[in-house]
Amino acid sequence: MLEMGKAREPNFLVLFFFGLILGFGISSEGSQIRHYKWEVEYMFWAPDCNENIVMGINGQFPGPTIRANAGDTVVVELTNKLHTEGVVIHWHGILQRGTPWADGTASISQCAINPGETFFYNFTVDNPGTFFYHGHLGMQRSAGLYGSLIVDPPQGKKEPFHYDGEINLLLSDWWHQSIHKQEVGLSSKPIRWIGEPQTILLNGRGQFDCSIAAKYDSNLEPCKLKGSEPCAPYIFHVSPKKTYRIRIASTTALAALNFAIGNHQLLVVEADGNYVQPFYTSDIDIYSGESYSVLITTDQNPSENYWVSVGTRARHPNTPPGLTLLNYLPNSVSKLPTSPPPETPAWDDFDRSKNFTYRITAAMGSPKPPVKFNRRIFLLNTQNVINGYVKWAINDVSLALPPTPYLGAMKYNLLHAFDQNPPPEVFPEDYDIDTPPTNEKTRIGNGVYQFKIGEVVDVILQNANMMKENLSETHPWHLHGHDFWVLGYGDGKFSAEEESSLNLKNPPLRNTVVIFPYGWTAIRFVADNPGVWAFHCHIEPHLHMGMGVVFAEGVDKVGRIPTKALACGVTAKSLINNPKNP
Ligand SMILES: O=C1O[C@H]([C@@H](O)CO)C(O)=C1O
Repeated sequence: MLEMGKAREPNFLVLFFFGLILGFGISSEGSQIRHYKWEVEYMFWAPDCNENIVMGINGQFPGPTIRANAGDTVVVELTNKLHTEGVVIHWHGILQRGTPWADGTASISQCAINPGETFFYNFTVDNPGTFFYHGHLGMQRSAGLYGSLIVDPPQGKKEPFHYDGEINLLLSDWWHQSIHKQEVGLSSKPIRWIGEPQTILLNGRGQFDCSIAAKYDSNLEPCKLKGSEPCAPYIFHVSPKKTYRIRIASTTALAALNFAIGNHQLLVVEADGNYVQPFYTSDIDIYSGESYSVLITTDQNPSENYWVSVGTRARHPNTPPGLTLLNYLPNSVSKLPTSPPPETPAWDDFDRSKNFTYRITAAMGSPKPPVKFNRRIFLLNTQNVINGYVKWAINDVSLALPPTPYLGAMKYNLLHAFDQNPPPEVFPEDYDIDTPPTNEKTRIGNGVYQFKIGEVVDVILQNANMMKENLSETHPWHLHGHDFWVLGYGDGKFSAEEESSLNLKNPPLRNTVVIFPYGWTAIRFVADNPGVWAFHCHIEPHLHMGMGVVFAEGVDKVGRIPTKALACGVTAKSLINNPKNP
């Protein structure tokens, strides 16, 4: 029988039948099928030592780690055990070539899976890298529906850098208020903003009301932890004189984080599943939706342990840093470092943040962008008030997803499923990004930006002042179904003069990119992946308030979409198979 949550060796007879049932063949030579059987449910858990409910998978929080080799097929047989909510899971950073229906975006790639139903996610993992997965319906990611997805190079191939050991770190932020209360607050008049998170979680573990670093600060309450509690820190155990790869991914709902290890330099080698030109840094900023790999060398005094500190930046902080220890074996973990945890750089030192972000370039030999674009769209993000509700809008359209998923609606030409007028590709040239928006034309919408297959698309993301005077926030934008080249960033409004400053030489390939306050970010991608793809701010409440757009390309080239992605239940299946006589 299948073992819950674990990858198993392929059994060819079973695979053959799976192939028949699911319409996929036995993997080509060397690659494997990684089969997981998951149940999603709410469960009592104390991620930060305070009991609450979290969305767990197979009784675990965070969910089980998926580990595969590039070229493998991942099959996740997902059963929704929630009592009254649908669910979907998005495989963040996986391109879903040929399987756009497996992207796990409710209302875009599939119907939400109803309670009691099982959906088969079946996709290939193309590229090695550090990825993760998470819920993509309402604010279920904030409820704890996430886990790691690590792709190793194809079997027999090596990473382009050496390391002796690996540590995997999934970062998240945690609120004590339920997501239901948060969602209602965001859609109330007046808005009840969710505020800053109570706790930063490292691999689902944090400490509220106490600190493991209380010994340096008499205002802090020391934690009394045995080590076996769900909120006890996840310790990084290392041996001296070795090199470790630390994989760091952020699935935060809101927080922009900064990661540092006392006394240790970080060599950045990977970002969002792409190799970067290695560079040393004392700390990294990591925004929601991003991932990095850093190498560290354990060359410090071997009789000490060192702090791992994850603090918040970019927003006025109200959350203590998440902490754990880099434990040099065989030292006891109870031996605390001689000095306090590294201090997180000032939250509003945006020059420092830009300095870090601008240093990221593609590793030598990485694919280069096409030198010319076919189409360039400008996306201005503004915070707005629509009928008294606070929303976010892109070019004056605040995204409200339709009940019918776009992918099926577009494939079958169901024109009434969503607004057939494409949203605006530009914003008024004289728009003043330094003052609060006027809101005259802002509306709710669900139109789609449609690209020709193979089109080279530039997107210029333009930030602006929000409703409050003198305030513009940082937003990490995530694109589904593609990696894009980050051609450049700048302050103020993008103008034609910036063209020559764009980097076509070694721009990093990523799936998430940040847009700084009052600034712009330019990206380029090739619309060569038939499907319908979300492009949105990865801050969960911001997407919930409309901060996203929908891209589509070559939907006529999409193969058979599984019935369950188009509609639900047995009635849907029989109506689809035999519409006249179900
Ligand atoms: O979208 C947001 O809303 C709040 C605030 O602007 C309204 O209360 C905030 O900080 C956001 O990022």
